[in-house]
Amino acid sequence: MDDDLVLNIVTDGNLSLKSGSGKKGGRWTERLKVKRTLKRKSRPEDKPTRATPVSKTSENDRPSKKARIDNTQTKTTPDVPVAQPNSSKQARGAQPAQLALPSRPTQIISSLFSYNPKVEAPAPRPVEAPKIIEPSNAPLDSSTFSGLGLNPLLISHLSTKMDIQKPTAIQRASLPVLLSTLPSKTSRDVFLQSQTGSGKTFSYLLPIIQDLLPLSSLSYIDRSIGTLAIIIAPTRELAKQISDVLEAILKMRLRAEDASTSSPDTSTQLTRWLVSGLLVGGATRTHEKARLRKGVPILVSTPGRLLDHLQNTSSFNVGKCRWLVLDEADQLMELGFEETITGIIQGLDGRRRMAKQAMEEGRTNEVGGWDWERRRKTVLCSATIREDVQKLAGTALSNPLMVKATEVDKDNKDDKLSSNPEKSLVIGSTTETFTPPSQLSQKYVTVPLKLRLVALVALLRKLVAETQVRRGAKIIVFLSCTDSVDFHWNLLGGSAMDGPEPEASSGDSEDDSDDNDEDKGAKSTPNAHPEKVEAQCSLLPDVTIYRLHGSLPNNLRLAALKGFTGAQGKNKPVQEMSSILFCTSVASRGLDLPLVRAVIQYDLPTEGGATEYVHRVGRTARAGKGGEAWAFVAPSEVEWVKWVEGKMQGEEKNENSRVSLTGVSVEELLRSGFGGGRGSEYEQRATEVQLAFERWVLQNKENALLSRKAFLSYMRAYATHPSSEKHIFHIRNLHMGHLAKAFALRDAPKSVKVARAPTQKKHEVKAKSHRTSNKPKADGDKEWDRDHSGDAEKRMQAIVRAQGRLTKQGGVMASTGASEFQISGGYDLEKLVGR
Ligand SMILES: Nc1ncnc2c1ncn2[C@@H]1O[C@H](COP(=O)(O)OP(=O)(O)OP(=O)(O)O)[C@@H](O)[C@H]1O
Repeated sequence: MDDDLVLNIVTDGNLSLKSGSGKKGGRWTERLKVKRTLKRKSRPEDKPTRATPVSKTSENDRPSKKARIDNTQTKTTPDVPVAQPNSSKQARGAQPAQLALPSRPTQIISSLFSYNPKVEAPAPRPVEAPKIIEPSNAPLDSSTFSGLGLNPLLISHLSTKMDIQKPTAIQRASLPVLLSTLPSKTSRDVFLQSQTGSGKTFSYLLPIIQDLLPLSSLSYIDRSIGTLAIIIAPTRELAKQISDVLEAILKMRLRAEDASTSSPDTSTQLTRWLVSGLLVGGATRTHEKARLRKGVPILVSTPGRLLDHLQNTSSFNVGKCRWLVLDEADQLMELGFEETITGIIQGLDGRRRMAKQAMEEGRTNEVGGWDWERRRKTVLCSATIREDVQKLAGTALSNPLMVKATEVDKDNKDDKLSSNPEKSLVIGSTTETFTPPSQLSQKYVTVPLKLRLVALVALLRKLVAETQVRRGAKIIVFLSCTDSVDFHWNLLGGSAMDGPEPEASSGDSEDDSDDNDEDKGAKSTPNAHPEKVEAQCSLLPDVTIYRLHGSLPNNLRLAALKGFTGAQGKNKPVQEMSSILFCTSVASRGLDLPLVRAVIQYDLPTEGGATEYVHRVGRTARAGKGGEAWAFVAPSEVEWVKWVEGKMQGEEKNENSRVSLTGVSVEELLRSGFGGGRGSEYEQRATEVQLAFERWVLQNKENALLSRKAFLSYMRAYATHPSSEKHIFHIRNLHMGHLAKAFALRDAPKSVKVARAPTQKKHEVKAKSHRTSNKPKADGDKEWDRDHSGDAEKRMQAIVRAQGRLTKQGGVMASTGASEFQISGGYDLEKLVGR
C-alpha cells in the first residue's frame, strides 16, 4: 500500500489500526512513517475538524495543509452521510483491509468548509439614508422626439407600438445631428459614444428611416433601387437583434391615423418599399444572392459576409448607398475586422463610381434624378473610445463629429446644441473612462475556491427567489470558456439531490488512465446533449437554464437567446418566465436581452480587463431600468476590486460620482441561498448540494469527461490573463485541489499540459507543480490534450482575426475553422485561401 494513502485519509476514531500496523518490508524510513502516522491517528485531538481554517490570503499563501482527497477510498464527511460511489479502484478491492473500514463503509470527502484560506470580511457598509440615484441611461423627461425633429409617423409608432415615449440622452444628442438637413456636401460623419444600454440603436435607425421615408412618395421608387443603408455588426446575434428592431420600426403605419392632418409628411401617400434584410451567412449563397438581386433597401450584415457579396455578387446594387453604420466598433476591432471594413469601404466606393459612370454614359435603365453629389454618411457606434476604436474612426470616418450623451447633455441645458450642433462635439477625449450605468448595483463576493460551485447555486437561488414572487428573473452567468459553459449547464440540468448512485469512476483515478480509451468512452461526445440548449434544474424550480457560446451552431445560439428572453414561454407571459443563461463573453457586447435582472461574472474577464467587465454588466440596467452585477473573486484575487474600481473611476476624483463595488460575505450568500436556519445549517445544505454534484460527475464517464475538460480549459483560460494583470490573476495562486471541487471533482485532473504558445506553456508548467501527483501523464490525458488543445472561443477569435488580415493581404489560411464557429462560413475562408 502506498504510504500517501494512509497519510491522507481522514478516518473515524473507532477504526481499527491493527491491519495497517502490520506493514512489513520496505525501507526503515517508510516503516517509521507508517508507525508515526498510525500513532497520530489514534489521538482523537488530531482529527481534522471543520473549524480549522488556515489563514492568509496573499499571493503565495496556501493552506498549510491540503485536505487531500483520495478518490480511491470510501470516505465520510464530518456531518453528512454520503452515498457510496463505486470507484473502479474500490471495486477491485485494493484498499479495505489496510484501512480497516467500518462494516458499513461511508465515504470520506474533504469538507467544503475546512482548510479554506481566511477571507477578510467585507468592510461594513455605512448606514446612510438610501440615495436616490438618477439612472444615467434612462429616457429623459425634459425632451420629446417631436422637439428633436422626428417624423410624426415614427413618433406615433414608437409611442403606441414600441412603448418608447421620450428620447434617451444619446438620442437627444444625436438625432438633431443625424436628422440635420445640412447641405449634402458639408454633412459630416458621426462618432456616437455612450454607455451600455443607452439606446444607440434607435439613435442611428430612426434618422436612416426618416431620411429614406420621403422616397416612398415617389411612385417610381421600389426595391430595385438597391441598398441605400448598410449596418454592420460584429456578430450574428447582434446583427439579428438590430434587424429585428429595424423590422419592428418598419411595420409603422404609412398614413397618419388622422389623415386629415395638414402635415405634408403625413398626408402624402407612401408606398411600402422600404424593407430590411439580414446577411449573416448560414443561408445558402444562392438564396442570399436572389434576395440582393430583388433589392434590400436597408441591410444588416456581419462584415465578412458583406465583403464577400461586394466582391462576388454582381447583382448587389449598392452604388447609391447613403448610410453606413459600424455598430459595436470596439468589438469589430477586437475581432480583427479592421481590414475587412477597409475592404468594404473601398468596395462601396468602387460600386458607387461604377454606378455613377454607368448613369452618365446612359448604360443603365435606371431613372435619373438621383442626387449623386450627396456623400455617404458613416456612423460609428461604440461604448468606449479606446485607441483602436479611434484608429478605426480615423480610417472609416471623414471629418467626424463626436456625439456623446453627457457632454451634449450639459450643453442642452444651455440650449446651445440645436442652434450649433458642432459646438460641443469634440473627438479624441483622452481622459475617457468607461463606467456602467449609475443605477446599477455592483457587488462582489470573495469565495474560497472550494466553495465556488455551491456559492454560485446559492446566489442563483437567492436572485431567483427575490424576483420570482413578483415577476420572472433573468440572470446571465459569464464563464471563461465554452467547456466550462457546457459543464455547468449540463451539471445543473443533470444533477439531482436524490440522484442515482454512481456507476463508474470519475475518470480521474489511475485505473482509468490504464484503460483503453475507447472502452472508457474518452472518445465519446463530451457534451451530453449536443443538440440542446435548454435544461431544468431541481435546485432552481420553475427556472429554465440556457447556454450560449461560440462553438454552438448558429441555430442553437439563436434558439438559446430566444428561449432566454422568454419568447418561447408557453403558459406564462414573457415577463414572468425565469431563466438563466450560462455564456462566454460572446454575449457581452451589444446584446439587448430584455428584463435581465442580474449579471454574474463567475469568472472574471480574461481579456478586455475593466472594459469587458463594464460591457458584461451592461447587459442589465438598460434604458434606465435597475439591475445587479455580481463578481466572484477568489481570495488571491481580492486586489481586483480596487483595480477595477480605479479603472472605472479614471481620473475623476469627484466623491459623488464614485464607482464602487459592495462586498458581500460568502457566509451571507450561502445563508440566503440555502435557507438561513440556525448556526451553520447552511453548511450542511451546501455540502449536500456539493455531494449531489460530485455524484453526478461520478455517475458516468461522459459527465466525468465534461468536468475534467472544463477544469482544464478553465486553467488555460486563466493563464491568458494579460501580464499587466498577473499580479492579480496568476495561475500559481490557484490551489488545484480546491479548484477541482468547483468542478465537482474529488481531485484535480492529472494534466494541464497542452502544446500551446510559449508564454502559456510557462504558466502551464507552473500549474503542473501544484498537481497532486507527479506521476507521468496518463494516455487518456495525452489523447485529450491533442484533441482539445485549444479553447474554442480563443480559436474562434484567432480565425476571425486571421480572416480579417487575409481579406486584405491574400495570405494563406492553414485551417478552415469558420464553419466550426459559424462566424462567416467556411466558404469565405476557402475563397481567401484560393486567392
Ligand atoms: N427612448 C427610449 N425609451 C425607452 N427605452 C429605450 C429608448 N431607447 C432605447 N430603449 C431601449 O433600451 C434598450 C437598450 O438600447 P440599445 O440596445 O440600443 O442600447 P445600446 O446603447 O446599443 O447598448 P450597448 O452599448 O450595450 O449595445 C433597448 O431595449 C431599447 O428598446
